[in-house]
Amino acid sequence: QTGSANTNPSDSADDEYITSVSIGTPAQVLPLDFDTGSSDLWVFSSETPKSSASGHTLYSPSKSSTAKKLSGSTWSIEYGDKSSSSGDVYTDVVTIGGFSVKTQAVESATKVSTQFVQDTVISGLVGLGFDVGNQVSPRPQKTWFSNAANSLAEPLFTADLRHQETGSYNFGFIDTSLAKGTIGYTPADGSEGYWGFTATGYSVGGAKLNRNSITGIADTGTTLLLLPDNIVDAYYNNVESAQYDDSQEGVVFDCSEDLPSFSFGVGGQTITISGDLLNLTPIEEGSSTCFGGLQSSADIGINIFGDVALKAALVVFDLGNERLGWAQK
Ligand SMILES: CC[C@H](C)[C@H](NC(=O)C[C@H](O)[C@H](CC1CCCCC1)NC(=O)CCNC(=O)[C@H](Cc1ccccc1)NC(=O)N1CCC(N)CC1)C(=O)NCc1cnc(C)nc1N
Repeated sequence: QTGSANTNPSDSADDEYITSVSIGTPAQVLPLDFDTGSSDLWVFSSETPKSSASGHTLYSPSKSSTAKKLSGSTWSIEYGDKSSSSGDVYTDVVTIGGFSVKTQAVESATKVSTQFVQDTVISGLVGLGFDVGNQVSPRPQKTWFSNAANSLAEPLFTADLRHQETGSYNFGFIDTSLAKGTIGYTPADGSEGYWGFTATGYSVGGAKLNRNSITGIADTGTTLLLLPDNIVDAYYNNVESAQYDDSQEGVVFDCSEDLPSFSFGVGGQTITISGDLLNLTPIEEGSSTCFGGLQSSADIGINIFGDVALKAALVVFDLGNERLGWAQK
């Protein structure tokens, strides 16, 4: 058995990617953000305060004949960008890309932070990280993918995120036609809940890869490519108008500049992110100053290969073999 779901950028900056998910009987369809950087499936619901819920699609467990309260269970989560949410837990059938998990923990939000209230394009997250990262207590719950893995043809899923076009999350199979290059595999470290891995080196503008390794996470829930200052500086030294903008909290440059590409080595392959993908968006509508897709990870404490990097590749999240595969697109 397999599953295949389309995913779409939420806005012109590819800030996040939206995938439709069916929950309950009859199906209630919600737009959710698939996040390999966390491990909770949570949704806006009939239990979310009305003032916070307006503009969002809601899950109503009372309208689902297959919903069951997981009594005594609660959840609370804080994300790297300081957003947060919390609530109680139901189990219900959750179908993604045609594949159904009958008894999936669906975490219902009774509280959401301002960022989620304002981000009306999504009604929650599907965590695709390792189960150890799940925040339900007293008994942590499994992710949708973890519940599905044993019934899928292969215990893996792929992410094919695209710039301003429809991409896909495929479960249980690898569609190699989505990639140009060979898939290079490298061990994945799931001990923190993330999909951790080590890139073997990097280069700017098509130069030969150096051998400075970079340890980080493959995170579909993070917009940017977040790397150490020395790498960020080496990149932007090639961008004449680049400067740090305090209000934007990042490096900006003239939108008219041709940006160099950025490459990293992984699993014996080289993944090259084109200059175009590294120009995220004008800092404001119509501005000629643009915000960089590569920014510093210095104040986070972890390097994050977010959507800017993932867009350049077909990425295989292989739970069965505890490895990550990367192929140039
Ligand atoms: C098992 C992991 C755990 C659940 C949790 N995981 C994460 O935080 C990583 C995860 O991938 C989360 C998933 C996000 C959460 C917000 C909603 C969208 C998904 N990623 C992040 O927090 C990375 C930083 N955030 C982002 O990358 C958000 C994502 C977003 C996009 C559009 C609209 C709203 C949000 N976007 C931006 O920051 N930008 C987009 C806009 C651009 N102009 C600036 C950059 C964690 O590490 N928590 C511990 C933790 C707690 N507190 C802090 C401060 N840091 C922490 N790491």
